[in-house]
Amino acid sequence: MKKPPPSPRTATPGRATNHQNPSSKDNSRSNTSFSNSTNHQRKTPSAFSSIKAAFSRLFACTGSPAPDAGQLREIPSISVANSVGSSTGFKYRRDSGGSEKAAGGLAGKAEFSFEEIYKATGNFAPGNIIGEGGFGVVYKGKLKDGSLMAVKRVKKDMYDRHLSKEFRNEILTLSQIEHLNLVRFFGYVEHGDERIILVEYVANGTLREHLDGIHEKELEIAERLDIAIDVAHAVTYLHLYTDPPIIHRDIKASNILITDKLRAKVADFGFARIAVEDPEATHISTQVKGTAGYLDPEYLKTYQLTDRSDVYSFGVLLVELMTGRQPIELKKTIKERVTTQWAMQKLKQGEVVLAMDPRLRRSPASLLVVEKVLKLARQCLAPSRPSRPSMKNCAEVLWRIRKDFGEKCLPGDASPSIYSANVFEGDARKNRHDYFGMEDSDSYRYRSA
Ligand SMILES: Nc1ncnc2c1ncn2[C@@H]1O[C@H](COP(=O)(O)OP(=O)(O)OP(=O)(O)O)[C@@H](O)[C@H]1O
Repeated sequence: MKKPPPSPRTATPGRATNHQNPSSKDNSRSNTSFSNSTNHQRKTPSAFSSIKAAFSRLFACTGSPAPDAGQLREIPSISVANSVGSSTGFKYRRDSGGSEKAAGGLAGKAEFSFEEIYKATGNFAPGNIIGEGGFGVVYKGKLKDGSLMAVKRVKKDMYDRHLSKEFRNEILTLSQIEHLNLVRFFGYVEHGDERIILVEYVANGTLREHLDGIHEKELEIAERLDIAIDVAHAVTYLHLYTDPPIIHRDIKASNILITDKLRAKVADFGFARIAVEDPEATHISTQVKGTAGYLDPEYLKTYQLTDRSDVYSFGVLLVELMTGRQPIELKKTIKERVTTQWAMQKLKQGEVVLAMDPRLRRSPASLLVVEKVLKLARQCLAPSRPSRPSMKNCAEVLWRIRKDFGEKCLPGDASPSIYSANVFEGDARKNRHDYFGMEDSDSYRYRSA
């Protein structure tokens, strides 16, 4: 396995790098975690030792129960993002320039007390709950100046048992990164058995919800392409532009948050791990973690994690985006249960139209996009890692697909049309000609090579 190229820029631990890809415009169902062996083959990076030590001290502070709001001003806490000593009240770095209103107000640097976090969430009022994941409950928080943030309150019992490492992991990772397509880390607070992470609030739900049709508007093919590109940018950034590189480890549709402008931000770095920092190392061996249906089979076999494991998960995500299906569809027949296998079969048989999400408008141009994206997915899903493209290559291929689509798509592609009618699978091949009024041609190939 080829090791990732050296980072062209260095992120100082505790400070986020600011890299935006110039092409960025916006400026059943299994959910199983795996846990097997732990065998770190890499050295602890010296650059991280000080911040790690700070975290160790920080996490050593335990024991006292959660405070009353009135006592909170007295709580010593720490600014993770600034990585400086503790102070009274909660201090965190707030970054400027968010395209979303939610983040827009968080400019400069400010100090907040724990009490303010309580206030921001209405004392963790159930009405402010926006979700729940493996780590705990997520609240929407509104600061006095109207800025919004997502407040992740880590489950106490989970923390007490074995998640402290995971939790530290998430914080370490989040504190280093800054990219338009990655959910921003605003800060962290801990006291007694409370562990809270503050991140950018992303207003429009998860990609999975959008693909499930929970939101008002269906995602069109162009929007899905943009989302795929945003994710590719975010993960390219993690692989190439953070130092040391970061492997996300849990790329999946429910970890992709969608903005009001229907652009994507990759979230949930709880499983992320600082990747290869030893120039001689080509992978790290670690606990097998992630979500069923997205896991690189080689990672499952060997416990060896590389950036190409993310590429595999990204391949699954591309299939999800094009088909609308979950990676594992327990209610489907055996043949269709594993969506990637089913979709790749359709691609091979030249029946891409059958794999295309029935919610998508059918047009020659949109069908061609589905075919090209599935072909890219096929490369990402290659069993052998060296055969998989890098995430940067994926982004480049997707740019070309988007460009071609922009040139080929007709006005009808962007407006309601008869093509929006659902295709019943059994009739799809026949209907294809009714929809397009033509046979397969060189310009619009339905059969894969
Ligand atoms: N930054 C955020 N902005 C808005 N909503 C969020 C944010 N982070 C999380 N959520 C909401 O909270 C839910 C739970 O998120 P969380 O990251 O804790 O877990 P998850 O990713 O869904 O599950 P898992 O723990 O298995 O990865 C998400 O599905 C989403 O609806």
